[in-house]
Amino acid sequence: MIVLETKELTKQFGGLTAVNAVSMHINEGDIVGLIGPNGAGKTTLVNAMAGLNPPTSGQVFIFGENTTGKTPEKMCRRGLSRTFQIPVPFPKMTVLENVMTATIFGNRPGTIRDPAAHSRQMLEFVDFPIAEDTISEQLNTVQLKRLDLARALASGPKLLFLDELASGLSEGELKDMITLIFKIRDQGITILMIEHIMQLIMNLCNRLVCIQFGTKIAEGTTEEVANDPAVTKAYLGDAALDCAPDAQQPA
Ligand SMILES: Nc1ncnc2c1ncn2[C@@H]1O[C@H](COP(=O)(O)OP(=O)(O)OP(=O)(O)O)[C@@H](O)[C@H]1O
Repeated sequence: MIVLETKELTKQFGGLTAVNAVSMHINEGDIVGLIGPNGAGKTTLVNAMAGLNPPTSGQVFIFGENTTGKTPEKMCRRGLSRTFQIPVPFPKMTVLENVMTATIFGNRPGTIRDPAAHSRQMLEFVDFPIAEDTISEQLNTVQLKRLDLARALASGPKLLFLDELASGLSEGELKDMITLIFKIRDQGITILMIEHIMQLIMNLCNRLVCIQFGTKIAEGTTEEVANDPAVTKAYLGDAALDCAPDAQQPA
């Protein structure tokens, strides 16, 4: 089943076309990697899908429903949740209070009988490493990312967008993150992740979409996209293709 589909999605900022007619889809149970060089338009595309920044044209379908231009709150009620490249929790609230805010406002009224217990479960699920009464402005990058993930999970999403969740993590922390993302997928949550770290992409994703200058240049299995010459060229330029073993064979 297709859980998310975009049709010719375009986002312009004044004269700049940051996302240019991107059509793509995500199947239920997928972990899809959205890749591309810096400034390619990945975050803009995700924001347009998630309702944070409505698209200029094109359409978004989530679970078959046309959700184009709907607000993040409405998307959340339809089962879409996300993390941010730079997490911004309420700084003066504790860790638990931040997750409780997401629990209370991310679920239909009355569906969670004990928001504090539900929020604690989320923190436990993401292996939050320090005390729940820590004030959020005191958290380091790793802790902020885990808090953001707990908040995203608190609304019980079926589809989760992760924006560079692993940036700034050490080798050991990366391995833990891979385990955690698989654990989330195994809860029946489909995942779209913007990611630059190849170790994560190759280990986790079953499909990839690559964009460059706002345009989709490849979509397919991880192996297909990783071996696509257009993708190599997008990351490394023409020199990469000139250096490829095939390019050095005599004609
Ligand atoms: N609010 C905005 N107003 C104007 N231009 C924007 C805005 N947001 C993004 N852009 C521009 O759109 C283009 C795509 O940016 P975007 O952040 O989506 O790329 P990205 O692929 O996510 O980059 P990175 O991997 O570096 O995070 C860039 O040229 C960026 O400067």
